[in-house]
Amino acid sequence: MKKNVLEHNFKILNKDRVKINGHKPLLIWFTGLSGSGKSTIANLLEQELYKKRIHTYVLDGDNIRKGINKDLTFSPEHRTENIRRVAEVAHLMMDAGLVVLAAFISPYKEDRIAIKNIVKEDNFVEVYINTSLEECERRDVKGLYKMARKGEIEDMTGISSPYEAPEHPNIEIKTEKQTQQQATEMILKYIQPKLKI
Ligand SMILES: Nc1ncnc2c1ncn2[C@@H]1O[C@H](COP(=O)(O)OS(=O)(=O)O)[C@@H](OP(=O)(O)O)[C@H]1O
Ligand SMILES: Nc1ncnc2c1ncn2[C@@H]1O[C@H](COP(=O)(O)OP(=O)(O)O)[C@@H](O)[C@H]1O
Repeated sequence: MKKNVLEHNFKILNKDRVKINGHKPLLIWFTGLSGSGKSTIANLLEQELYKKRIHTYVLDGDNIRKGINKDLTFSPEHRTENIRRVAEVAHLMMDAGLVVLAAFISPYKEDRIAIKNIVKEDNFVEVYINTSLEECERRDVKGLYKMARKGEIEDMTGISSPYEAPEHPNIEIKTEKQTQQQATEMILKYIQPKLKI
């Protein structure tokens, strides 16, 4: 705690919010290359959780890099800061009782370990969306790989910036072998016991 910053003793605690929500909070963290399928699977999973009346929120590039993190680039230092801030935001949302789905390339192992330290390992599920660079480049959802190959954008993950694959993710999805629906089912099965009060 910073000097002279004192915590107020609020009466409503996380356990009280958990009671009215009817489920525990959780952070489901999707990591993988651009175009691997993070947003697609997070979107499907959120719809399934919604049907089960689970309180969710998705954090991804759109609501983070256009807002709170619009000052950040794709340099290694800024990616680290991006992930740190997202982890802190997710932590607050979890304190509010939500199941947070975070979809970020998050290419550095150390940064992903730091997330675990912020939110506590028990509340953290790392989902590695393992799609080969060749396949991501073939999909090229946003045309970024083409631009990177032409040298029009720098620090492109997989081309001119590294991606450190997780060695022991909680869940690994291989989108070249599994459908989006199979991936969603697999994650649901894994997280359901963790949501029980
Ligand atoms: N240079 C470069 N490298 C990688 N990605 C780039 C780059 N420039 C723009 N984009 C777009 O930004 C999205 C990735 O942002 P993230 O916040 O997830 O990146 S990171 O976790 O900080 O590495 C990523 O979104 P996704 O495709 O959904 O992963 C891209 O659309
Ligand atoms: N099994 C699969 N799982 C997820 N996405 C898939 C799969 N097969 C094909 N795709 C396609 O790959 C693309 C992934 O894009 P997106 O979800 O935006 O990736 P990311 O968020 O990782 O950048 C989408 O066009 C999606 O339809």
